[in-house]
Amino acid sequence: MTKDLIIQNIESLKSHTTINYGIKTKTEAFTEKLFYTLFDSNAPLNESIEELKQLFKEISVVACKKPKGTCDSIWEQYLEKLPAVLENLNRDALYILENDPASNSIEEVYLAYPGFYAIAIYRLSHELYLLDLLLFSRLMSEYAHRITGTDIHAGATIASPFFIDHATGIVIGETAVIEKNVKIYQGVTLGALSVSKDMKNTKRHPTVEKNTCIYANATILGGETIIGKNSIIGGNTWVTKSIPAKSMVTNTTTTEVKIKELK
Ligand SMILES: CC(=O)OC[C@H](N)C(=O)O
Repeated sequence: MTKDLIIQNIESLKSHTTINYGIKTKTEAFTEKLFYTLFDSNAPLNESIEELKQLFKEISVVACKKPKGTCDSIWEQYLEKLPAVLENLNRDALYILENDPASNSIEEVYLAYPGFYAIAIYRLSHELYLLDLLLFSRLMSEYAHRITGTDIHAGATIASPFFIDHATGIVIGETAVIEKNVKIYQGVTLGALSVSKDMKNTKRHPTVEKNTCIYANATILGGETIIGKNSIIGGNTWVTKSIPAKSMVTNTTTTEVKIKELK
């Protein structure tokens, strides 16, 4: 096959989409700039906000699926939400500091906690989701997923304060609801019990009520599953049914220890 023919084939196979990868790199730049603007004490707010506005407009031109012109004022709507988001994030950071014996200062939480980064980008992308900028919100949350290994869908509803420790391998689905004062550890899944396309727009992921702690690698599934308030879900548990308030759920699998015989 000649090079020209190969190019022709590739072109025809690509012709069913209009993907613009620029939107991905722009969203990544926007996310970094937004985090810096909100948390770095030296960030020049006025200038930074102007730069964010420019990037936001470039991204939303491509990401907006609404009729032409409807997305023009969306930046102003997003900007208005930022003080409240920041208030929630400051509460999250304090909660992390107060609950993690390994943390030494609030600066450490803002600068070095992947769980804090994941929650921050979730809260910032959730506002895009609520404004119906679905691709923009997905690109932002996937950026945080890539950096932290924590996959929080921008559609999830998560109250503040919320604490994720170690932030690796966590999955929180689109319709999950998490009330305030919840702590989760690495590997926790709040997922769907089964997956099929016709379940779009239905509640597929669990609700976790307030003051609950979910330890490492617990898997909690199903839209009707409610973890009652003040519960503790132990590590490596598998939960597909609702749990009453004040429950302690443990995995009773035992681990055998044998002493190796020397040969
Ligand atoms: C987190 C999870 O269960 O994902 C499964 C599927 N993507 C859904 O949203 O239902």
